[in-house]
Amino acid sequence: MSILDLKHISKSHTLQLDQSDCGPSCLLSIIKLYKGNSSLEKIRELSGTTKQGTTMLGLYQAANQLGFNTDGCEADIQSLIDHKEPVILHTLNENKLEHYIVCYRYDEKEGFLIGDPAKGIYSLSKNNLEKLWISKTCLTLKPNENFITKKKEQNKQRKWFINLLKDDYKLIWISILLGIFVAGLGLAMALFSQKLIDNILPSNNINKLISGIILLTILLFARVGISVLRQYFLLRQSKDFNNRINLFFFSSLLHLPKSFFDNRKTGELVSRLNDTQRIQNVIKLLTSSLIIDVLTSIISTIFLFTYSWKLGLICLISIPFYFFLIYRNNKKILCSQKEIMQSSALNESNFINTIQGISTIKIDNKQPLFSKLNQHTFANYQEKIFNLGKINISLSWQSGLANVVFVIGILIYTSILVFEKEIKIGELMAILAVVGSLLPSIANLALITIPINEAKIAFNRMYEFASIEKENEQGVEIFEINSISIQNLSFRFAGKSELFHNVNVKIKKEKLTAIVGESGNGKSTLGQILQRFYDYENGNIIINNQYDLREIQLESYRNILAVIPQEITIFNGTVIDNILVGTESKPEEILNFVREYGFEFYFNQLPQGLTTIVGEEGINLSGGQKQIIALARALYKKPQFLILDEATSAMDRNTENFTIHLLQKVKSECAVLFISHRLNKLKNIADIIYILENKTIAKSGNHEELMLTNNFYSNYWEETIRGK
Ligand SMILES: Nc1ncnc2c1ncn2[C@@H]1O[C@H](COP(=O)(O)OP(=O)(O)OP(=O)(O)O)[C@@H](O)[C@H]1O
Repeated sequence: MSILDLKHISKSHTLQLDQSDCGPSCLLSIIKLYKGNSSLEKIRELSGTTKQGTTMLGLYQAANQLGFNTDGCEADIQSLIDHKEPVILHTLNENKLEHYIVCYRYDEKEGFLIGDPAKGIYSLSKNNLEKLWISKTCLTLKPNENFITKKKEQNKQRKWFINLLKDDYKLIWISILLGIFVAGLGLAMALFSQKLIDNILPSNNINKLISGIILLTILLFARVGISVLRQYFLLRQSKDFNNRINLFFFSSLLHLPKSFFDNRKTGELVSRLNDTQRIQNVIKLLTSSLIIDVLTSIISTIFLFTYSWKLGLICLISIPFYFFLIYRNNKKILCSQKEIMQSSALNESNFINTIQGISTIKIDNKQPLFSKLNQHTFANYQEKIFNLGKINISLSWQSGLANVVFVIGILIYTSILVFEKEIKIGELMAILAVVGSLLPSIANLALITIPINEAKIAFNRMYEFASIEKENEQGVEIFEINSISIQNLSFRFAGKSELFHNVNVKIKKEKLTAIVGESGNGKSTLGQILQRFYDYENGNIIINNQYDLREIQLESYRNILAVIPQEITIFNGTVIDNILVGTESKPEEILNFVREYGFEFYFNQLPQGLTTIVGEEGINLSGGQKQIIALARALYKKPQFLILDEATSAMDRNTENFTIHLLQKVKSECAVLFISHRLNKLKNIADIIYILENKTIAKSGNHEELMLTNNFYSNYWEETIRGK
């Protein structure tokens, strides 16, 4: 079947969930058309989609990252006809709003076959398309060797999962083996009751009765023992698996690039921790009750066949019926489970957001608004649970009804067989006992798709983590930094316009380099690029006149880099814990450091000095105190390169002077990059000041040099002096 077949196009076409989603939906439709796999969420992230929508550039970047050779161009109707592959068109809809659509193909009779994410598939004549496609801009896409098809991805997923389970194989096999015994022994009672009624009781043989009861007791005890042993093995497997998957999840998470965290809600990340539990629950279910249910169904059906082939046949016929019942609802269940997970993440995220913003909420008296918001998101979450519950209830009454009909049918049929003396009463009892255990087993087997689906969603969400490219950690080891030369650097966030271009900055050891400029013009981002949080588009960052920053081994680079960011994180623990952050150190070493660098004065003001518990579980610190701890943390590393991003913004004058003094002292051992608004302090400490203005470095020089011309820095001084 050609990929441009109408049936395939209709199947792969994706409708938008939100007005802003039209661009990502078009791209997703084309990915599916080429038998690939992605999600709106991922495309939104890669394309930098916001509530305002997606830029053509954003779509272009996302398509490139998803394995397409992409070209953004202007075209006309004729070239669209000549281009034989699907294209994304930038149009204006009937409300004159910007909108993306897919143009799949052209045919003389039908016109253009259009995939509209807001409406679906339809045809448009040349004239009508001309009216919509005013900008004449479009995006051509052709999958390249990096394009991953759904099949390839599923293979990778399978391998990943098998790898995760590898260590559990032994325990799982033992549990299955024990399960076979448990299922087999389950029939012992039915068989014994038949023998009891048909043979032992009529024969009045007391010895037979006693030995039968003893044998049954042994079998039942053995069953209990084996069940317990099995439960223990499964429990152990569950503990090991949970530990392993949690470790995997956490270590994967910590190695993901910073941009991954920029676009995700904390609640969503927290809810992913529960995914490990969901997967584990299903593994437990599969290796415990599923295997018993399968075996019970097989053994019971064989058992029934041995009594009467008609009975066996009735059972065999009933099995597909149960499965059909569940299969019919499968899609609904899957959607419902997905919705529950999404609204649970939203709910958690809303809760965390509210707690974090409690001061603002209180000061603006916004409690009613946030209560309402919480009520709304929680009610939405409960509604989704309710919806799944309704599907489950509907399934359970349907299967319950089928059970009753089935049991009554078997009862009538076996009673007739007894009347006709084809089977004995004991056999009837045994058949009813076996059917009694067979039906719940079949129902369980059919219902197993529900938790399996749930685990499948959880598994896909977890695999998303595993498949995201980690930070590139390989490269040349580095132990010293003498110079950093930023050359013609250009950068943009995904789908956004350029934040800066052609930036040139030289940072040297023993020098303090300052970067100043208006708020929001990218100073912190430049600092973060130097921390290797973001990759850059064009230009180079050359370390020690030798290596590009991207060629350097990440761990060795970050070992010699220290940063005091704008937002300081204080971990739960003592002040010492917060300075060391896990670095092994002797108490006298840290005491000497504190004394030598003059931090003693500040830490002695805390109730228990260096051993004061801080962070969420300890005392509240002022902004200035946090900055002092962050400064101590950074300097204790004895860095080769120190970045300070508004690191003194919350400090009082004396503390700021102390910090400036310290910086003058430490700069003899490292290169310092100082990003600040506090221009007055730079006069005495900055060796060179760069002014970031209009997306590039507008001017640079020391205080005296900058004061000679009219610029952002000299204007500040003019105003201050005039203000005095
Ligand atoms: N992860 C991100 N994704 C998209 N845009 C971002 C991201 N981080 C920052 N920005 C945007 O980049 C621009 C520059 O931000 P940045 O924090 O670098 O400015 P700044 O010059 O340091 O500002 P300030 O002086 O106020 O700290 C801002 O418009 C900001 O909204």
